[in-house]
Amino acid sequence: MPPTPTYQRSRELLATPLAQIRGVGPRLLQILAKAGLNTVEDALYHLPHRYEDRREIRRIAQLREGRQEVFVGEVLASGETFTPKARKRIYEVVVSDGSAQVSLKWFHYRKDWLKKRFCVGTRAVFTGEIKRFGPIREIHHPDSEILGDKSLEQVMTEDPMNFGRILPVYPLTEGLSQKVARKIFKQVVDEFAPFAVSPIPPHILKKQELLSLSLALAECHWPENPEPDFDLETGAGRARSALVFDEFFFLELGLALKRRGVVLEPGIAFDVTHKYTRPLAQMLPYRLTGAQRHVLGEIKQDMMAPHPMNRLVQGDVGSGKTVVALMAALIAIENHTQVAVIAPTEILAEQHFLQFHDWLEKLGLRAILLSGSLGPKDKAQVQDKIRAGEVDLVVGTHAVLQQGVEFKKLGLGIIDEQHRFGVLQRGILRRKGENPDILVMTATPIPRTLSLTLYGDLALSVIDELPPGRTPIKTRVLAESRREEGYRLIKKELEQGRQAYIVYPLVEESEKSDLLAAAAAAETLQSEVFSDHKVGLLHGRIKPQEKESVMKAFKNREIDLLVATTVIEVGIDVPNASVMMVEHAERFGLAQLHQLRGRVGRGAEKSYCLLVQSSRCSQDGKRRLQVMAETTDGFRIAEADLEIRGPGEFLGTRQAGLPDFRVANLLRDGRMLESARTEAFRLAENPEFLSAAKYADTRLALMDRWGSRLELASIG
Ligand SMILES: Nc1ncnc2c1ncn2[C@@H]1O[C@H](COP(=O)(O)OP(=O)(O)OP(=O)(O)O)[C@@H](O)[C@H]1O
Repeated sequence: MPPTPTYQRSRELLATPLAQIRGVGPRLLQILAKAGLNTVEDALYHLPHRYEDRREIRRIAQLREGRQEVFVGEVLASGETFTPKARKRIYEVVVSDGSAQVSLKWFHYRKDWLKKRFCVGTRAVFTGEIKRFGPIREIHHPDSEILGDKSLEQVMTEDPMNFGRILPVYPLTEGLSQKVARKIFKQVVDEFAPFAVSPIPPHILKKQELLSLSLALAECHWPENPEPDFDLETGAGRARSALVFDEFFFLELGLALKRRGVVLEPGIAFDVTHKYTRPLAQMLPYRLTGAQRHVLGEIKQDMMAPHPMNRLVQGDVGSGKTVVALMAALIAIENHTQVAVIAPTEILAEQHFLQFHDWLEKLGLRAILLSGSLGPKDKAQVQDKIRAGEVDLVVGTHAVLQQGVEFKKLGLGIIDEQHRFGVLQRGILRRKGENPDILVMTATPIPRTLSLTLYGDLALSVIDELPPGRTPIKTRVLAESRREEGYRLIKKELEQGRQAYIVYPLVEESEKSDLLAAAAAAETLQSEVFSDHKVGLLHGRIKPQEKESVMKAFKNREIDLLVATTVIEVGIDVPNASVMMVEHAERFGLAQLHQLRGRVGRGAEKSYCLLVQSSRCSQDGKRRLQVMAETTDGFRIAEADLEIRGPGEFLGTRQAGLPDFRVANLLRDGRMLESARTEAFRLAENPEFLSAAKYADTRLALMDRWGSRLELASIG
């Protein structure tokens, strides 16, 4: 065993180019580079995506259905066949070992390659999941290794690396067989894994009972001592846990320092004078819920502190976030500072503006909308007013973040997030003032694992209670053929003086035809189905002024049925609306459907959500709609969404600033994330951490992983 190197030395060694590895020639190098593997470290972290258990080789007669099994057999027949039923060509190879036969099938294949590989009489080791169709057992797309003339015993003694053990299966890149991949990675692991040093402080490694990094890497590639419950599909076990912890720990440590960095900077210590908040509370037609008061209390604490607030408020649809944001805004205004409210879409900005403007006007205060569609002259005028401090509150989209928008004194930035901004935008907003307070609001519940990674640098408040008197929304999935039933329900509601929405999907690629579909539908609905009622149309391409007047008309009940594309997804608040019908519901994500559904059920009346499922709906789509019918709990829906679609799709990955993980999986490793976070935050709070020599390696590793994104100058 070589002596353990320092972290510094370990970094240098792991940066060794793969070109320097014995046996890696130019062709192989090219294949590896194509898969993003250039250094030893890249290879060490290129982990198997599953494993094959070759400790036991079974007779074909004993193969168990539904299991991944390994067996040896000889090819009896090999050729292409045609299945008239599926109207597809398949390649079939029949294999026997004397005890029984099994049929191997390929549905996508290169015929020449298979034909050459599996001639009659060829002997090979096969692996795959055993399926049974009546009396016939078969395997689809099995893995295989040709034995040649040798007996199995011979091969096993000659090639102990590939038999009698659990073998890694690597995510393959074209041109690289498993056998070669195993050889290369084994070589890299044998040579370099012993030099991998974890920069996590030893007391944490010990407390968490983690394997050393070098052992963890070696075990992940070549499980020598797998636990009895070692998972062949995921590799979950102690070795993988150590790597996951490592990855989460440095992510959370960065977030902890970011949070601390912001928190330690001087900010504005606001006074809560009640000058405007008290009159507002008296004017409100309701009392704040316990949850609203609690969250407002947390916000006040932050605002009064002499450091900037950096807080995320999460609240399910309709939980009453707006009034909480309004109260926070009033505190900032009471202290003679300005407030910026940033919304993800124009229509939502307009909606927020109307709400804020109404209340502010009653209090003698001034709100302004910085719309993206203003002409240059009007825009300049609005900007002048903001600069001169003639307005107290500015609402807009990311236009507010652009150059040229300068505040006289920005005290509070409120970001209505909807996952569409990111860490970067928070930074820009912060620089529009001298460390103003930042309040991020999000309606779509985010599973905890995601909020800990995406918003890990923010303090979290949750409005976990709906205003009283709401009746749960009744949700039904309707087949296209039963749309008429939906219309009947809508009619019934309209006749009772309620209002309704019918929403059409809008997909960027087919935006034009989608818009046409919505517009045409509005016309037909007006003339043929709802001729006794007033139908309105709203979509993103309508001019802002017209949009505003349609929205106003709907609010004032001059429009009964609003046909819309997803522009109404967020934030629209018309409590009298009691039915939401969603066409092609399967084309929406779950979070989006939840938002849409949240547009009804905002008053005390019973509300309905009708999800029209088209006949071509996929299984996944059906599952999603079922979840919607089963629950109205935003957090459960978010978890299900994350499970069905995975984190990338859930948030639109990069745009959301979600970190790329090499090993960790947010769905499976939630518990590990919690413990890594606890340890990381504890370390970040330790005053010694930023200076003591004993943490130098940990600091260096942190800089390696985060680079400039950490925006902390004082680390070294
Ligand atoms: N404490 C309360 N009691 C009764 N009604 C309330 C209370 N707080 C807010 N409301 C009302 O509930 C409705 C929803 O509030 P708001 O628009 O703030 O929700 P939200 O959390 O922003 O939801 P969304 O994210 O869906 O827009 C509004 O009509 C608002 O007037």
